[in-house]
Amino acid sequence: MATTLPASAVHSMHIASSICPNTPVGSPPPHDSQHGHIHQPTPTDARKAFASAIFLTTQYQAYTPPASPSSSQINDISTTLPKESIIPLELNVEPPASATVISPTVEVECQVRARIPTIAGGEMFLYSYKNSQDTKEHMAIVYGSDIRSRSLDRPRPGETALDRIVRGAYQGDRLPQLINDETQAASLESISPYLMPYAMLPRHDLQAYHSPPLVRIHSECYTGETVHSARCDCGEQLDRAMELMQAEGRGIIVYLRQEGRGIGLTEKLKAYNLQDLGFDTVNANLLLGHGADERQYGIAAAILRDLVSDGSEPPQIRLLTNNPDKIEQLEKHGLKVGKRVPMVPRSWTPDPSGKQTPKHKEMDRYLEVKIRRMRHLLDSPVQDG
Ligand SMILES: Nc1nc2c(ncn2[C@@H]2O[C@H](COP(=O)(O)OP(=O)(O)OP(=O)(O)O)[C@@H](O)[C@H]2O)c(=O)[nH]1
Repeated sequence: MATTLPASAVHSMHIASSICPNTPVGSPPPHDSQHGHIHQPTPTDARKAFASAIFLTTQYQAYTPPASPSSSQINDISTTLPKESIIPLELNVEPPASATVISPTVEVECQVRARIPTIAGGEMFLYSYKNSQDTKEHMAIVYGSDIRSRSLDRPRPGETALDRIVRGAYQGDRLPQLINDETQAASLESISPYLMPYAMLPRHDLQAYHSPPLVRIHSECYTGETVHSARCDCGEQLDRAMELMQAEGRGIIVYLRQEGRGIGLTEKLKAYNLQDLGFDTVNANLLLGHGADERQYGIAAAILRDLVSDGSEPPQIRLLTNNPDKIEQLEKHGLKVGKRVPMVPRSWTPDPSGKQTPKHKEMDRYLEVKIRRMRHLLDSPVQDG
């Protein structure tokens, strides 16, 4: 049965049409008569179109989405609704090549480092940083004793030898077990060999290294790393980076607190609900009024400079990534990415023992969108699903 739409609904469809030029809805996208060009879609347009579509959906079809739609149900949503009353689930809003504004140079200072023995064997050092741009505790996970923070080792006014020990600014990889009896405190004499004066500490000159260190710049993902979500590959990427660095015996993971590509956990969870309606990861962000990717890498660049350079040469690194935005931003911040080391999803290749990690439809869809819409440098064996 044909449905006659009111004028306001037709106007809404024009907005949707301007956002999704591949999905005809009856008339061309609005033309800006004042400036004589086709109106470019923005996150605001995307929100308006979304609101209009929801309006149309509720007006012309009493439809309640299932509580927890599975991937197959997501596809079903678009077939059970009359074509003219739904927003296209694929809004081909082109995300900008890089939505990020490069901020002026950031100052960082390492507050503390501590040795972390790992369950997998071996150990690494965790460095906690403060910076001049935000109030978050960004971190570096460091493998290898030849990589040290200059700002950590720098003496602080008025600090005692114990202060230096407590913030991890001691020489070497580990402190000796000095306190066997809890009532007996370590004497300054016994710890002084670990407090080499700053001038005598080894120089952090990258040129002295045999090869540029392997580096990953990782953005926080509570869902992928802590609750093992299969919506994204973040958890396995962090594990993989740690495995590779452990095997090489050195490397740096800069762990940035930019959850949800910079929009925060709460907003990312909202985006997941939109993704359950069928919107992809880029459009879900845009519909919430965010950029596709709001991350900046100035703090990461400053942390890397602190760890691998004495300031005389642009620090050279090998970067574990598929994301060209990271490479471009780091180079704008004065780092040299000598080599990109790709991150191949575990389920795309068998492990050395020939075992295949099971595929997750939602993760593959996420990866496919990163390739198609976020310029990620991966050869995709993924089919649209
Ligand atoms: N907004 C949003 N953020 C997501 C989503 N899935 C993962 N993230 C966040 O994306 C960030 C990781 O980004 P990715 O695009 O997976 O990877 P990348 O760091 O850009 O690129 P690689 O270096 O190749 O791994 C983390 O901050 C995650 O919390 C999602 O669906 N929506």
